[in-house]
Amino acid sequence: MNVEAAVADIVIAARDVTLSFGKGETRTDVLRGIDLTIKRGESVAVLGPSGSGKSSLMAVISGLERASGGRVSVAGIDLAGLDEDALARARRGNIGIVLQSFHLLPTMTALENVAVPMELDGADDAFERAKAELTAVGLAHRLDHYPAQLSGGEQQRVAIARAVAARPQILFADEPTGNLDGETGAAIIDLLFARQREVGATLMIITHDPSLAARCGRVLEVQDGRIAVDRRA
Ligand SMILES: Nc1ncnc2c1ncn2[C@@H]1O[C@H](COP(=O)(O)OP(=O)(O)OP(=O)(O)O)[C@@H](O)[C@H]1O
Repeated sequence: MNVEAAVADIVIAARDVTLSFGKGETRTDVLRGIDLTIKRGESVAVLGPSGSGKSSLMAVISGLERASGGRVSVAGIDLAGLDEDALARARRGNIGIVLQSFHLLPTMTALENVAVPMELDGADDAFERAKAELTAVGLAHRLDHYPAQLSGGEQQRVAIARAVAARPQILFADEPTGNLDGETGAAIIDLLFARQREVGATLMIITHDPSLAARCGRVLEVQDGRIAVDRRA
């Protein structure tokens, strides 16, 4: 493979990334020098103790949070050079994110929560696709419910449907099965991997579940703001 092709294959590159909150005595160093390269199509599990920095790492490399130091580039774009609008544009359509708090819009139904972002992106068939995706996560009977009328696990599935509906090239999921029973969780994970394969997307999943980590091609272990283990299956 030539050098240009090898570089084009890298979707996420982090170099000496740090993240700190507060100043002086109250300063907390959450990420303490992250070096990470992730290639197109990789599936990466992120493990580590509570509070070790997993969600923060995902926030920084998905552009939700700005790094305090170091460099992050996604799909060849240096995130430090983008203002908030440009960051949001870069994320839309290219990156799907499922967070622990699902960030559904309370005034929109399940169907609208999934369809409207695609419609804003110019998709003509946004509502059909949203309906199909909600059906795939087992929510065909909840299309017109508002988030407050849905259980935690149902809200989680709406968030997953929203993240995958546009077939993004990069999918981030923070404990995507945290609120789901074993059987539903397994079905949702199957769906995430299926969507990943369809477009050859890159998948990064934060999990405490060893069996889910075992399905990923690569496992990172975060400890105290650093990547302590980086192993491929
Ligand atoms: N805005 C903030 N201000 C101060 N400290 C923060 C802030 N956000 C996160 N932290 C701290 O950063 C540390 C890492 O948090 P993070 O959510 O990344 O951990 P995690 O590994 O994802 O944990 P969990 O498995 O419990 O979700 C925690 O100690 C947390 O208190």
